[in-house]
Amino acid sequence: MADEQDTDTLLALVSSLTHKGHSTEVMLDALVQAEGNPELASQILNRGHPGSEVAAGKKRKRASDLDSWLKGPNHAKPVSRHASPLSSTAPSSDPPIRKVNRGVDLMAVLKQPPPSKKTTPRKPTLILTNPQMVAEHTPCTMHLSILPLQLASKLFYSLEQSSRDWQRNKWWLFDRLVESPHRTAFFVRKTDGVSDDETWHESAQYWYNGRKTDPPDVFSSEMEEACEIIERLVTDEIRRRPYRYPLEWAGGGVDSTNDLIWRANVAASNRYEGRNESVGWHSDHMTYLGPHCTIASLSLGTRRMFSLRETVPLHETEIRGAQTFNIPLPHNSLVIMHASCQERFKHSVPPQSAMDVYRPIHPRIPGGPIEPFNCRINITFRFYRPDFKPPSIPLCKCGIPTVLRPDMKNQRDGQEGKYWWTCFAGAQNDGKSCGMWKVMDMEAEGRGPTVGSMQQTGASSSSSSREQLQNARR
Ligand SMILES: O=C(O)CCC(=O)C(=O)O
Ligand SMILES: [Fe+2]
Repeated sequence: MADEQDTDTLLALVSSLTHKGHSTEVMLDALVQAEGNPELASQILNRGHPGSEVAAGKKRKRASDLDSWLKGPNHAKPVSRHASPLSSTAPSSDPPIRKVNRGVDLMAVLKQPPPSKKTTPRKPTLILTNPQMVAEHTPCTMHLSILPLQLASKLFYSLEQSSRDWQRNKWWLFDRLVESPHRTAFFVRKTDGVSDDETWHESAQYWYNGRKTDPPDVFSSEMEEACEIIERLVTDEIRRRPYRYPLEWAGGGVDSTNDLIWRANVAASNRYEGRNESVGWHSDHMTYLGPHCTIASLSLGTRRMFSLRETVPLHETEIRGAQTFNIPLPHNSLVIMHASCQERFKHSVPPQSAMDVYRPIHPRIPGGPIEPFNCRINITFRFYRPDFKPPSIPLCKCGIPTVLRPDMKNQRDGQEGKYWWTCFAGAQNDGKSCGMWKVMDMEAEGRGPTVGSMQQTGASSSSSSREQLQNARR
């Protein structure tokens, strides 16, 4: 399920570390400067607190600093090395405070040496308006008008009705209980049609912040119908991909009668009301999905922007910067987040300044009026892997199942990256966590079969090579 904590967690962290309330925009700016480090961001903001010189979220007045410099030592004030808290230069962990006195060469002061850390210029956000652009720039594919129109309308109407009661996800952030800015629900499929192993029913009970819930609702008949269409489309797309990752699931379903290589057995759904409801930057937890999962997200209702941003690995940050891609998703469109998307990119549905009203082409009741809607409902169809079923998930010292996260900053072509089992208690346990952190070891933990293990045993005809992967990477 979604790791909704990333942006929201960072914001809440910054907020709890700063002396006074700052607007989200100001905190986000500080986080961008601090390259996502909440401690640094709070230092930047706290320097604007009484007793310091840099106004939080405001440009420092250069004139008064020069004035104090000209007035000499008695009037000198500590001046940050960084021109402004809004500058694109990331501060070091403890930004040096320097005093500038009369007698110092003015030019020497103004011509500060460039910061030692090279920063790559930020690339402008790109709007990907068609499937070709999405495939070219991201590890996703976009598919328009994918369900028969009548089915898309029926599914929208039934979910629009039931989602009015969906809950907002709640989790603990230190001493605060925070709530998702959208409503959410989880569904489980009655049977995958391939085997009678329904272990994902148990996994599905842990969808809510790793806490055991009552069994979730099962797919409605419309969801089932949509899911079957989506499975075939995803399977075709996976077949067309130039590369499959070694840790991808290669078990049940491969040789099934329909020759499906991708199946869904659960679905997470969100309702975004109006233009302000959103989901922050995150990559989806892999606890039950495993590494290199494929997730198919169906959009219904109003068109909203889906944003993707790559987490540039540390070894590449000096040569290239991250870029944000915005994909407008209309009613009845599907985005497939292919293998490696969760490892390399974060995604979000940001608040918007404007939004189109959605008018279905079919009335809710035959012959009735067509009402306008301002909500978007998305369904992410997912496959909970049998080799990641609940008894196999390590428990942390708090005694609850850990969460599997990719080491996004150290990915190497999506092959050599590590995955960590981390304590998730903080989200549900009054914000207290044991801080457990353990590297996942597929072999030692007895997981698989994977695409890689099948290739090793010659069970799969597809070949792999680093070269092939590098050509395939987008
Ligand atoms: O609404 C969307 O398109 C994205 C939802 C999402 O990221 C999630 O459920 O994990
Ligand atoms: Fe997500």
